[in-house]
Amino acid sequence: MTSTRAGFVALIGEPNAGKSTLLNYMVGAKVSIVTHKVQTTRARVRGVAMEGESQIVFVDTPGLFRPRRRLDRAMVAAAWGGAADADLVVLLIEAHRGVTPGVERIIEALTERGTGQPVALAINKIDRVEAKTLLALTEDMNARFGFAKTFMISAEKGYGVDDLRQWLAEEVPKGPWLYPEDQIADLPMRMIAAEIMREKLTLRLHQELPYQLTVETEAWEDRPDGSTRIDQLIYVARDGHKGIILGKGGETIKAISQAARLELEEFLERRVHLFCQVKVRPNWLEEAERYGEMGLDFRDGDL
Ligand SMILES: Nc1nc2c(ncn2[C@@H]2O[C@H](COP(=O)(O)OP(=O)(O)OP(=O)(O)O)[C@@H](O)[C@H]2O)c(=O)[nH]1
Repeated sequence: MTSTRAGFVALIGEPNAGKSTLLNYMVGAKVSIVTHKVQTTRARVRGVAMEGESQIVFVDTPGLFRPRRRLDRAMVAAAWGGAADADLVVLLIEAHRGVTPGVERIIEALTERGTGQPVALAINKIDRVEAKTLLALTEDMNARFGFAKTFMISAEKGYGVDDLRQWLAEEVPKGPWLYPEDQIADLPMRMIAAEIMREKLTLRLHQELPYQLTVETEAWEDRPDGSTRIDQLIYVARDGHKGIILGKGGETIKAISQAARLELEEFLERRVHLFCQVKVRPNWLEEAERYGEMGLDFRDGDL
């Protein structure tokens, strides 16, 4: 008999609703910049929170915006895919903005999907409105959709967030933890390291190029001498891109990885040995496999 619980929670909402802020508060570590590497087939893991015997795994829903390109379309589908595969869904809205057209669209989509997993409503930024506005909004939202529960929170100030986390902990299914405890600590670090490298590449290179690359942290080793060895892979679409990243005599990649290393050292407060390799994966943007690794379902791009 196990008393542990574990499950996936999809946090959905319009851009700027406060998803990252809420996540940071609940996970208790800065993981908002995490955008890479995938731990489930459909959605990327953004953070893992422990509450008592429950493990709450937050999956990414990369904003519900208007799809432009193929990758964007796949990302929107993944946002819903993440929600579809999750055990629980939390819809985050902004108290002072109320029921915006964007919120209406999300409610429509939730309604269209028919009966699914429980959806909780979290009204965020309550510090910005008066109580009576809040009550009216709660009533209005609950008349529009059958939310399992409504929370009034301030992700920034932490109001109500513990209640939400507690509820999630009680609602995720019974079962063994999805991540061993020692991996939970490592996971955000690997992702943050990849994100820092990606940021340095973006800063240094032509605008269009960073969009077509992905960074993965392959290995992480905390050494007995107090330093850390990090191995990363940078995947690009074309040979030409590899050349641009490497630069003349490898100068560009050297400068980029030095910038990434310095930031990592500051972040980790320890010496870092950073090794990165650039690999060409022709048409990785179109490759189902790589979409899979990013947590995106390639077929969704054709929608
Ligand atoms: N006043 C107030 N501001 C908040 C609260 N929670 C978040 N914010 C602010 O709202 C803004 C957006 O927050 P984010 O957490 O970045 O929002 P997000 O939903 O992750 O946004 P995207 O990444 O664009 O999807 C930030 O400036 C936060 O500081 C809150 O409870 N009260």
